[in-house]
Amino acid sequence: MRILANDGIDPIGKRMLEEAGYVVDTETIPQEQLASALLNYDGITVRSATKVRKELIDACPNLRLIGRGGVGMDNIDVEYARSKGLAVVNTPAASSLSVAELVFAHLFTGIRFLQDANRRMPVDGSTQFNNLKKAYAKGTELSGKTIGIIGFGRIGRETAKVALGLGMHVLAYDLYPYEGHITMRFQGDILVDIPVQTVELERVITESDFISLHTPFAERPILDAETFAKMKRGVGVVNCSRGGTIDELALIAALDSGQVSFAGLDVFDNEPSPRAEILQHPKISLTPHIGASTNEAQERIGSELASLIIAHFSN
Ligand SMILES: O=C(O)[C@H](O)COP(=O)(O)O
Repeated sequence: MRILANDGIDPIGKRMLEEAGYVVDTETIPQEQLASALLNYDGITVRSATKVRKELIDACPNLRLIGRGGVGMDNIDVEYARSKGLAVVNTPAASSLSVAELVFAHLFTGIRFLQDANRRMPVDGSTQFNNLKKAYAKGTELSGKTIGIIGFGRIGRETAKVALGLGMHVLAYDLYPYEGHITMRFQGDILVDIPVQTVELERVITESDFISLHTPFAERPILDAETFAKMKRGVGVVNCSRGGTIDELALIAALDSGQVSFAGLDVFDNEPSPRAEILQHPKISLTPHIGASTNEAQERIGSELASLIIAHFSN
């Protein structure tokens, strides 16, 4: 049994597969050469870089499984693959905490202007130091503020936990309303249930001091000029979900007018080549789609993916 891990797989997952008798290749084959290369494989695993579209599936009749090491499957024609008898598996829970923590990396960056300070701190002790000190004099705290979470699935809930731990108020929205609790863990083994319930999207948009997106890829933006106009003036916006969920041009206009005070973006319209106005904007904190890129998340993803593959082929 041969598996091509085209976007890599954590060594733990690779070892699990090899111990179960699989041959695992981790060399990245360019997209345009995949159709011929995959003739020699029973399965392929990908992250978000490799696309597994209908044409590729049609060109690879030997392929029996597509594994997504991660959550979003917008780079895979899932329904088509399944209609052709392929198994398609992913690891929807393994990276939630890492993504949630990245949201707060962006939030802490935005409220204290770190994205701009990191670009502009002088190397020569010039007056620029004091000028920047003045420019960044109006930082804010997260504690006591309201975070709006749009999309209250696994990652949204993990984000809520971090927010609650920081003393924030949480307003959450999901297409599927939720009323229940989330369990917070303190000091290793102290568990506390916090009641939560989702509210109308309008409330999240209009009452939040910070808004974080946690939805799958959407054909149309969720945050656009109209929604930015309804937000509290000076709101901070973070997107660690998918490019396309924010209208980037409307975001730039809202940043320039002061309606949005800062944005933290891990995902972009045109990955891997985001537009220059986004990359150069002084009010945007940037990361290159690394929400799941922690050692811990990748270990969990790798081992879960290996287990799913082994379970599938042993049935
Ligand atoms: O959907 C996901 O799991 C995240 O966007 C991570 O994508 P990546 O595996 O390409 O880092």
